[in-house]
Amino acid sequence: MVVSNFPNILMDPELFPEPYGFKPERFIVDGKLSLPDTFFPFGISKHRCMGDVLAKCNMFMFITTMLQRFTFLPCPGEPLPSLDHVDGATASAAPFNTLVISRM
Ligand code: HEM
Repeated sequence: MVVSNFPNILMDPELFPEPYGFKPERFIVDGKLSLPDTFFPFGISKHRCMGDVLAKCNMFMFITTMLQRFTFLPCPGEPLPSLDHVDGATASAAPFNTLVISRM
């Protein structure tokens, strides 16, 4: 079985300068969304993800709901979460603590 190394491609600083920076403007050209050919988090070609639309809808609903209802802050006295990831079938964030405050 061949498994592509998506995290290394998508975090390649030659393709995406400052890959760990939150820079939505990297995907905006002349005020419009513009995704380069090297951006393919859902794969390419025959085996491209079948669940991309469902995944994006779920992530939008989950993240917006969480941000509407809670404020997320660093834990006092603790360093910011590491940018390391845990390898797996899909990469995930390394475990970290956060202070969650209800906004309701
Ligand atoms: C953020 C969430 C997701 C990401 C980042 C993701 C990413 C990917 C990637 C990169 C591939 C291609 C793997 C390859 O090249 O061999 C893939 C394939 C696939 N994904 Fe997803 N996926 C996500 C969510 C989902 C969901 C929610 C479903 C189904 C409900 C799904 C179903 C599939 C299937 C069936 C394939 C295999 C397609 C094939 O081999 O023909 N994925 N996904």
